[in-house]
Amino acid sequence: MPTLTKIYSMEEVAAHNKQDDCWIVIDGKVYDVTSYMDEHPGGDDVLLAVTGKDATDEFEDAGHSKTARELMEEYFIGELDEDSVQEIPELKIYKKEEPNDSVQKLVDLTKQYWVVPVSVITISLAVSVLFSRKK
Ligand code: HEM
Repeated sequence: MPTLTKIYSMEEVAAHNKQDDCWIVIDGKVYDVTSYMDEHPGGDDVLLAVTGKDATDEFEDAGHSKTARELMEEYFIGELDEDSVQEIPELKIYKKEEPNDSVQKLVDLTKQYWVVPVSVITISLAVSVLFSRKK
């Protein structure tokens, strides 16, 4: 006969965040560690600190032994409703709108070599003045 696993929302789990009533979530599974608080070799404060969120990373970072992982099963009470976990929206990187590349290059070149067009215009004006005087 299939066993019925209880599903809890993160909101429900988060409500158990006290010394005498503490639930934690590791790898999508919910554990009621209330009776383990005083015995936990890592201390009760670390367990309290991870209530209301997924503690998988913290649990793995502590490098728990095989024995610890087996012990966990004693405190398993159900699974987390993944849909209830509010994802932190990824930070959107707003890229500054770059103006059209070739237009920008032309503008840069003009700024850099402004002497060229100014000289061309001056010379053409001088030549046209000279020619008009000769006539
Ligand atoms: C049901 C959940 C948990 C169980 C059954 C458990 C069990 C244990 C056990 C048996 C140890 C001794 C070392 C070992 O055998 O690996 C330990 C150490 C430790 N645990 Fe946990 N743990 C649980 C959850 C957590 C969580 C969620 C955290 C972090 C937020 C944590 C942090 C630590 C730390 C930092 C140590 C190292 C203590 C030391 O050696 O100074 N544990 N845990």
